[in-house]
Amino acid sequence: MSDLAQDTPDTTSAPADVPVGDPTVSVRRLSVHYRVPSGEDDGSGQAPGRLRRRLGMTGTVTVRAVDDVSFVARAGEAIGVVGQNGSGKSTLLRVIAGLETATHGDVLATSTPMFLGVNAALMPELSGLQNVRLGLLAMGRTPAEADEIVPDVLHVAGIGNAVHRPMKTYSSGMGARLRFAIAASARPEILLIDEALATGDAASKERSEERMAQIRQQAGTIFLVSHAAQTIEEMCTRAIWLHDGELVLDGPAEETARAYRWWAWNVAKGEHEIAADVLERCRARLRATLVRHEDQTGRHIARHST
Ligand SMILES: Nc1ncnc2c1ncn2[C@@H]1O[C@H](COP(=O)(O)OP(=O)(O)OP(=O)(O)O)[C@@H](O)[C@H]1O
Repeated sequence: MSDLAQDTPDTTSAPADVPVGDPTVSVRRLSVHYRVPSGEDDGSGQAPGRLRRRLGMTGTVTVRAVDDVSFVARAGEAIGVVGQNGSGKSTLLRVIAGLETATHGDVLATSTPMFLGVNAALMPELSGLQNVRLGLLAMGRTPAEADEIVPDVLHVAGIGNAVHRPMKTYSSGMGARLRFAIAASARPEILLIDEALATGDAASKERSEERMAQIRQQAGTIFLVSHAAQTIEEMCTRAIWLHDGELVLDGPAEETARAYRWWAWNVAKGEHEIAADVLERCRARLRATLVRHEDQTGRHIARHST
Protein backbone atom coordinates (compact mmCIF):
# COMPACT_ATOMS: atom_id res chain seq x y z
CA MET A 1 0.00 0.00 0.00
CA SER A 2 1.34 3.42 -0.93
CA ASP A 3 2.34 5.86 1.79
CA LEU A 4 1.60 8.63 -0.70
CA ALA A 5 -2.13 8.36 -0.37
CA GLN A 6 -4.61 7.97 2.41
CA ASP A 7 -6.08 4.46 2.48
CA THR A 8 -9.38 4.19 0.63
CA PRO A 9 -11.62 1.13 0.15
CA ASP A 10 -10.45 -0.87 -2.87
CA THR A 11 -13.45 -1.22 -5.18
CA THR A 12 -11.45 -1.80 -8.33
CA SER A 13 -10.12 -4.89 -10.05
CA ALA A 14 -6.60 -4.86 -11.47
CA PRO A 15 -6.13 -5.71 -15.18
CA ALA A 16 -5.14 -9.20 -16.27
CA ASP A 17 -1.55 -10.18 -15.54
CA VAL A 18 0.64 -10.19 -18.64
CA PRO A 19 4.41 -10.65 -18.48
CA VAL A 20 6.32 -7.45 -19.18
CA GLY A 21 8.74 -7.74 -22.08
CA ASP A 22 11.25 -5.65 -24.01
CA PRO A 23 11.08 -1.86 -24.34
CA THR A 24 8.75 -0.57 -27.10
CA VAL A 25 8.83 3.19 -26.49
CA SER A 26 11.62 5.27 -25.02
CA VAL A 27 10.95 8.89 -24.13
CA ARG A 28 14.20 10.71 -23.45
CA ARG A 29 14.38 14.13 -21.82
CA LEU A 30 11.36 15.25 -23.81
CA SER A 31 10.22 18.86 -23.73
CA VAL A 32 7.51 20.60 -25.74
CA HIS A 33 7.32 24.37 -25.31
CA TYR A 34 4.83 26.68 -27.01
CA ARG A 35 5.05 30.44 -27.46
CA VAL A 36 1.57 31.78 -26.77
CA PRO A 37 0.14 35.32 -26.54
CA SER A 38 0.28 36.58 -22.97
CA GLY A 39 -2.59 38.98 -23.52
CA GLU A 40 -0.29 41.82 -22.44
CA ASP A 41 1.61 44.48 -24.34
CA ASP A 42 5.23 43.36 -24.79
CA GLY A 43 6.35 46.96 -24.38
CA SER A 44 8.63 46.95 -27.40
CA GLY A 45 7.18 50.31 -28.42
CA GLN A 46 7.06 49.60 -32.14
CA ALA A 47 3.56 51.03 -32.55
CA PRO A 48 1.35 53.38 -30.59
CA GLY A 49 -0.69 51.61 -27.87
CA ARG A 50 -4.14 51.77 -29.51
CA LEU A 51 -2.84 50.52 -32.87
CA ARG A 52 -0.87 47.74 -31.17
CA ARG A 53 -3.99 46.51 -29.39
CA ARG A 54 -6.07 46.66 -32.58
CA LEU A 55 -3.47 44.63 -34.43
CA GLY A 56 -3.25 42.14 -31.59
CA MET A 57 0.46 42.91 -31.15
CA THR A 58 0.68 41.63 -27.62
CA GLY A 59 3.50 39.99 -25.70
CA THR A 60 4.13 36.25 -25.60
CA VAL A 61 4.95 33.74 -22.90
CA THR A 62 6.38 30.22 -23.07
CA VAL A 63 4.12 27.38 -21.99
CA ARG A 64 6.03 24.27 -20.94
CA ALA A 65 3.47 21.69 -22.04
CA VAL A 66 5.93 18.83 -21.44
CA ASP A 67 9.08 19.50 -19.46
CA ASP A 68 12.09 17.16 -19.46
CA VAL A 69 10.13 13.90 -19.28
CA SER A 70 11.90 10.52 -19.48
CA PHE A 71 10.58 6.95 -19.19
CA VAL A 72 10.67 3.60 -20.94
CA ALA A 73 7.52 1.64 -21.86
CA ARG A 74 7.61 -2.12 -22.35
CA ALA A 75 5.65 -4.79 -24.18
CA GLY A 76 2.71 -6.01 -22.10
CA GLU A 77 2.25 -2.75 -20.23
CA ALA A 78 -0.88 -0.61 -20.16
CA ILE A 79 0.33 2.78 -19.01
CA GLY A 80 -2.13 5.33 -17.69
CA VAL A 81 -1.36 9.04 -17.96
CA VAL A 82 -3.01 11.21 -15.29
CA GLY A 83 -2.82 14.88 -14.41
CA GLN A 84 -4.99 17.95 -14.08
CA ASN A 85 -6.26 19.94 -17.09
CA GLY A 86 -3.41 21.39 -19.12
CA SER A 87 -0.74 19.21 -17.50
CA GLY A 88 0.59 17.96 -20.85
CA LYS A 89 -1.02 14.51 -21.19
CA SER A 90 -2.38 14.97 -24.72
CA THR A 91 0.77 16.73 -25.87
CA LEU A 92 2.89 13.82 -24.63
CA LEU A 93 0.73 11.31 -26.50
CA ARG A 94 0.76 13.42 -29.65
CA VAL A 95 4.57 13.57 -29.62
CA ILE A 96 4.80 9.79 -29.10
CA ALA A 97 2.40 9.41 -32.05
CA GLY A 98 4.62 11.65 -34.18
CA LEU A 99 1.85 14.26 -34.58
CA GLU A 100 3.74 16.94 -32.67
CA THR A 101 7.41 17.94 -32.73
CA ALA A 102 9.49 18.02 -29.57
CA THR A 103 11.34 21.20 -28.61
CA HIS A 104 14.06 19.10 -26.94
CA GLY A 105 14.67 15.39 -26.44
CA ASP A 106 13.34 12.49 -28.45
CA VAL A 107 11.01 9.52 -28.62
CA LEU A 108 12.14 6.17 -29.97
CA ALA A 109 9.62 3.45 -30.77
CA THR A 110 9.93 -0.05 -32.14
CA SER A 111 6.95 0.45 -34.49
CA THR A 112 4.63 3.26 -35.56
CA PRO A 113 2.20 4.00 -32.71
CA MET A 114 -1.51 4.13 -33.49
CA PHE A 115 -3.18 7.21 -32.01
CA LEU A 116 -6.81 7.15 -30.97
CA GLY A 117 -7.86 10.69 -30.13
CA VAL A 118 -11.21 11.96 -28.92
CA ASN A 119 -11.80 13.51 -32.31
CA ALA A 120 -10.42 10.70 -34.47
CA ALA A 121 -11.76 11.32 -37.96
CA LEU A 122 -15.01 9.52 -38.62
CA MET A 123 -17.82 10.68 -40.93
CA PRO A 124 -20.76 12.10 -38.93
CA GLU A 125 -23.26 11.68 -41.78
CA LEU A 126 -22.53 7.97 -42.21
CA SER A 127 -23.84 5.21 -39.97
CA GLY A 128 -21.66 3.57 -37.34
CA LEU A 129 -21.50 0.44 -39.47
CA GLN A 130 -20.38 2.38 -42.55
CA ASN A 131 -17.76 4.12 -40.43
CA VAL A 132 -16.46 0.79 -39.14
CA ARG A 133 -16.02 -0.47 -42.71
CA LEU A 134 -14.41 2.80 -43.75
CA GLY A 135 -12.08 2.77 -40.76
CA LEU A 136 -10.97 -0.80 -41.44
CA LEU A 137 -10.29 -0.02 -45.11
CA ALA A 138 -8.38 3.13 -44.09
CA MET A 139 -6.21 0.97 -41.82
CA GLY A 140 -5.22 -1.16 -44.81
CA ARG A 141 -7.68 -4.07 -44.63
CA THR A 142 -9.02 -5.50 -47.88
CA PRO A 143 -12.83 -5.37 -48.35
CA ALA A 144 -13.02 -9.14 -47.66
CA GLU A 145 -10.95 -8.82 -44.47
CA ALA A 146 -13.09 -5.87 -43.38
CA ASP A 147 -16.29 -7.94 -43.84
CA GLU A 148 -14.80 -10.67 -41.68
CA ILE A 149 -13.74 -8.31 -38.88
CA VAL A 150 -16.86 -6.10 -38.73
CA PRO A 151 -18.88 -8.37 -36.34
CA ASP A 152 -15.97 -8.49 -33.90
CA VAL A 153 -15.58 -4.68 -33.95
CA LEU A 154 -19.31 -4.25 -33.37
CA HIS A 155 -19.14 -6.68 -30.45
CA VAL A 156 -16.35 -4.68 -28.79
CA ALA A 157 -18.15 -1.37 -29.50
CA GLY A 158 -21.36 -2.80 -27.97
CA ILE A 159 -23.70 -0.08 -29.20
CA GLY A 160 -26.43 -2.45 -30.49
CA ASN A 161 -28.84 -1.29 -33.20
CA ALA A 162 -27.42 2.22 -33.05
CA VAL A 163 -24.79 1.02 -35.55
CA HIS A 164 -27.36 1.70 -38.28
CA ARG A 165 -27.88 5.32 -37.24
CA PRO A 166 -25.74 8.24 -38.47
CA MET A 167 -22.81 8.87 -36.14
CA LYS A 168 -23.87 12.50 -35.68
CA THR A 169 -26.77 11.16 -33.57
CA TYR A 170 -24.44 9.29 -31.15
CA SER A 171 -23.67 10.33 -27.61
CA SER A 172 -19.98 11.12 -27.01
CA GLY A 173 -19.63 7.78 -25.16
CA MET A 174 -21.06 5.80 -28.09
CA GLY A 175 -18.74 7.54 -30.54
CA ALA A 176 -15.78 6.86 -28.27
CA ARG A 177 -16.70 3.16 -28.03
CA LEU A 178 -16.84 2.83 -31.79
CA ARG A 179 -13.52 4.60 -32.34
CA PHE A 180 -11.85 2.42 -29.73
CA ALA A 181 -13.23 -0.78 -31.27
CA ILE A 182 -12.04 0.18 -34.76
CA ALA A 183 -8.53 1.14 -33.62
CA ALA A 184 -8.14 -1.88 -31.32
CA SER A 185 -9.09 -4.28 -34.14
CA ALA A 186 -5.77 -3.47 -35.79
CA ARG A 187 -4.03 -5.09 -32.78
CA PRO A 188 -1.34 -2.42 -32.96
CA GLU A 189 1.94 -2.97 -31.14
CA ILE A 190 1.67 0.53 -29.63
CA LEU A 191 -1.79 1.98 -29.06
CA LEU A 192 -2.28 5.50 -27.71
CA ILE A 193 -5.75 6.27 -26.36
CA ASP A 194 -6.74 9.80 -25.37
CA GLU A 195 -9.79 9.71 -23.05
CA ALA A 196 -11.77 7.43 -25.38
CA LEU A 197 -12.61 4.89 -22.71
CA ALA A 198 -13.48 7.18 -19.84
CA THR A 199 -17.08 7.54 -20.97
CA GLY A 200 -17.92 3.85 -21.31
CA ASP A 201 -20.64 2.14 -19.28
CA ALA A 202 -19.89 -1.00 -17.24
CA ALA A 203 -20.56 -3.58 -19.99
CA SER A 204 -18.65 -1.77 -22.68
CA LYS A 205 -15.75 -1.16 -20.30
CA GLU A 206 -15.55 -4.89 -19.71
CA ARG A 207 -15.24 -5.53 -23.45
CA SER A 208 -12.55 -2.88 -23.89
CA GLU A 209 -10.61 -4.34 -20.98
CA GLU A 210 -10.70 -7.72 -22.72
CA ARG A 211 -9.48 -6.20 -25.97
CA MET A 212 -6.71 -4.27 -24.20
CA ALA A 213 -5.57 -7.47 -22.49
CA GLN A 214 -5.42 -9.22 -25.88
CA ILE A 215 -3.24 -6.44 -27.29
CA ARG A 216 -0.92 -6.63 -24.29
CA GLN A 217 -0.73 -10.41 -24.52
CA GLN A 218 0.46 -10.03 -28.11
CA ALA A 219 3.43 -8.01 -26.84
CA GLY A 220 1.66 -4.67 -27.28
CA THR A 221 1.94 -1.51 -25.21
CA ILE A 222 -1.05 0.72 -24.48
CA PHE A 223 -1.06 4.32 -23.25
CA LEU A 224 -4.32 5.61 -21.85
CA VAL A 225 -4.94 9.25 -20.92
CA SER A 226 -7.76 9.69 -18.45
CA HIS A 227 -8.89 12.13 -15.79
CA ALA A 228 -10.59 9.29 -13.96
CA ALA A 229 -8.19 7.69 -11.48
CA GLN A 230 -10.52 4.69 -11.26
CA THR A 231 -10.31 4.03 -15.02
CA ILE A 232 -6.52 4.05 -14.71
CA GLU A 233 -6.62 1.62 -11.77
CA GLU A 234 -8.95 -0.75 -13.58
CA MET A 235 -7.37 -0.69 -17.00
CA CYS A 236 -3.67 -0.02 -16.50
CA THR A 237 -0.74 -1.84 -14.97
CA ARG A 238 1.40 1.24 -14.57
CA ALA A 239 0.69 4.97 -14.53
CA ILE A 240 2.58 8.20 -14.88
CA TRP A 241 1.46 11.50 -13.41
CA LEU A 242 2.18 14.78 -15.20
CA HIS A 243 1.92 18.06 -13.32
CA ASP A 244 2.45 21.31 -15.29
CA GLY A 245 4.37 19.28 -17.86
CA GLU A 246 6.64 17.68 -15.27
CA LEU A 247 6.70 13.94 -14.62
CA VAL A 248 6.11 13.66 -10.88
CA LEU A 249 5.41 9.94 -10.44
CA ASP A 250 5.87 6.74 -12.45
CA GLY A 251 4.82 3.51 -10.79
CA PRO A 252 2.16 0.81 -10.41
CA ALA A 253 -1.21 2.13 -11.66
CA GLU A 254 -2.90 1.76 -8.30
CA GLU A 255 -0.18 3.65 -6.46
CA THR A 256 -0.04 6.53 -8.95
CA ALA A 257 -3.84 6.78 -9.17
CA ARG A 258 -4.21 6.90 -5.40
CA ALA A 259 -1.50 9.53 -4.98
CA TYR A 260 -3.09 11.63 -7.73
CA ARG A 261 -6.56 11.25 -6.23
CA TRP A 262 -5.28 12.24 -2.77
CA TRP A 263 -3.50 15.28 -4.19
CA ALA A 264 -6.64 16.34 -6.17
CA TRP A 265 -8.85 15.89 -3.10
CA ASN A 266 -6.57 18.15 -1.06
CA VAL A 267 -6.45 20.79 -3.79
CA ALA A 268 -10.25 20.74 -3.99
CA LYS A 269 -10.49 21.17 -0.19
CA GLY A 270 -8.00 24.05 -0.22
CA GLU A 271 -5.39 21.97 1.65
CA HIS A 272 -2.57 23.35 -0.46
CA GLU A 273 0.23 22.48 1.95
CA ILE A 274 -0.74 18.81 2.06
CA ALA A 275 -1.13 18.80 -1.74
CA ALA A 276 2.34 20.33 -2.16
CA ASP A 277 3.75 17.72 0.21
CA VAL A 278 2.17 14.88 -1.82
CA LEU A 279 3.78 16.28 -4.96
CA GLU A 280 7.17 16.61 -3.25
CA ARG A 281 7.09 13.04 -1.96
CA CYS A 282 6.14 11.76 -5.42
CA ARG A 283 9.06 13.65 -6.97
CA ALA A 284 11.43 12.15 -4.41
CA ARG A 285 10.20 8.66 -5.20
CA LEU A 286 10.59 9.27 -8.93
CA ARG A 287 14.15 10.58 -8.52
CA ALA A 288 15.09 7.31 -6.88
CA THR A 289 14.05 5.31 -9.97
CA LEU A 290 14.91 7.67 -12.83
CA VAL A 291 18.58 6.77 -13.17
CA ARG A 292 17.70 3.13 -13.61
CA HIS A 293 15.17 3.97 -16.38
CA GLU A 294 17.64 6.13 -18.25
CA ASP A 295 20.35 3.49 -18.04
CA GLN A 296 18.05 0.98 -19.70
CA THR A 297 16.75 3.31 -22.39
CA GLY A 298 19.21 3.62 -25.24
CA ARG A 299 20.73 0.16 -25.21
CA HIS A 300 17.49 -1.80 -25.52
CA ILE A 301 15.76 0.47 -28.01
CA ALA A 302 18.87 0.73 -30.19
CA ARG A 303 18.96 -3.07 -30.38
CA HIS A 304 15.35 -3.10 -31.65
CA SER A 305 15.66 -0.33 -34.20
CA THR A 306 18.84 -1.53 -35.93
N1 LIG B 1 -1.01 23.94 -30.02
C1 LIG B 1 -0.81 24.56 -28.86
N2 LIG B 1 -0.41 25.84 -28.82
C2 LIG B 1 -0.18 26.45 -27.65
N3 LIG B 1 -0.33 25.88 -26.45
C3 LIG B 1 -0.73 24.62 -26.43
C4 LIG B 1 -1.00 23.87 -27.61
N4 LIG B 1 -1.37 22.61 -27.26
C5 LIG B 1 -1.35 22.58 -25.92
N5 LIG B 1 -0.97 23.78 -25.41
C6 LIG B 1 -0.80 24.11 -24.00
O1 LIG B 1 0.04 23.12 -23.44
C7 LIG B 1 -0.41 22.76 -22.13
C8 LIG B 1 -0.69 21.26 -22.08
O2 LIG B 1 -1.82 20.98 -22.89
P1 LIG B 1 -2.38 19.48 -23.05
O3 LIG B 1 -3.56 19.56 -23.97
O4 LIG B 1 -1.27 18.59 -23.43
O5 LIG B 1 -2.84 19.15 -21.57
P2 LIG B 1 -3.76 17.96 -21.05
O6 LIG B 1 -3.13 17.48 -19.80
O7 LIG B 1 -4.01 16.98 -22.13
O8 LIG B 1 -5.09 18.77 -20.73
P3 LIG B 1 -6.62 18.26 -20.61
O9 LIG B 1 -6.66 17.31 -19.47
O10 LIG B 1 -7.35 19.53 -20.32
O11 LIG B 1 -7.00 17.65 -21.93
C9 LIG B 1 -1.63 23.63 -21.85
O12 LIG B 1 -1.20 24.76 -21.12
C10 LIG B 1 -2.11 24.05 -23.21
O13 LIG B 1 -2.74 25.31 -23.17
